[in-house]
Amino acid sequence: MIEVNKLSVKIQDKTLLSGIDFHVDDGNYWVVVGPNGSGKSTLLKTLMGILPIHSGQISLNQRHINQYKQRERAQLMSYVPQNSGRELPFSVEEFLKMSRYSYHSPLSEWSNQDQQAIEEALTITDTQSFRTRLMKTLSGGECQRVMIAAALSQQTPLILLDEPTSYLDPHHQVEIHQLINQLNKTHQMTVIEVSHDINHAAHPDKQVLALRDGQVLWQGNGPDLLDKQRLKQLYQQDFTFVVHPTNQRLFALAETP
Ligand SMILES: Nc1ncnc2c1ncn2[C@@H]1O[C@H](COP(=O)(O)OP(=O)(O)OP(=O)(O)O)[C@@H](O)[C@H]1O
Repeated sequence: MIEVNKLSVKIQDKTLLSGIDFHVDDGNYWVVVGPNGSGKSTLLKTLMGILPIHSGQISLNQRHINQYKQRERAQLMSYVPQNSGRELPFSVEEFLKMSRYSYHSPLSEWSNQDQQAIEEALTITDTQSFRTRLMKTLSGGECQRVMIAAALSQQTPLILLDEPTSYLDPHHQVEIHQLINQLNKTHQMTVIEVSHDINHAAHPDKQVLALRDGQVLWQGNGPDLLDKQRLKQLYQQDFTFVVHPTNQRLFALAETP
């Protein structure tokens, strides 16, 4: 579905990404990990066409990403950016309606299918009760769920999420991860998620792209991330490993001095 070859991204002579190679197959769930400032958000923004490619190439369904019109791209990829939404001068429902723009021409009318798409998105993110609220009045976690609802309203086969659970309480973190898993497993939605949660990334159903200093340090199957040397190299931090008492999976705990 996505093929990234020798990608490099520069802003004002500063290299943010270089030599990035990876490919995402239909139905994959990739988690992008790495220390602060390693280029994770830059990678998502470049995949979305928000930041320009300096060299190398990104193909989506075997077609260069720059050959897609904005509207075509919005029917294929949705994006949940980090920490955003509360600056928008709209109600939740107005915002969700806007996320359907790629299915409309200037003269087309709001359809039952459009309404159904936003109702489903409101239901599965448990945000129905916010529909008339202004975005700027939502809490951080409420806003994050609405941003996910907006992405789901787009009904795309691929979703990119930048730390989608960073503002959520433990209950909503679990719910949102269950939701993303379900979209991936049941609806075969392809997922690329940026996360700082290495135990989440290390799940057997996930693949991991580990970035450091704008380069790929390692990529592979989720569970293989939990390697002492690898994590030390990635985060300059020592970890201890424990076996989870109920599911027997390995978990990493950051060591404290
Ligand atoms: N528009 C910009 N101009 C200059 N530098 C930028 C710009 N955007 C990002 N950077 C820099 O590029 C590097 C990578 O940023 P990016 O946001 O991709 O990191 P990240 O891995 O997502 O970090 P975090 O985990 O802190 O969210 C950082 O050093 C950042 O300061």
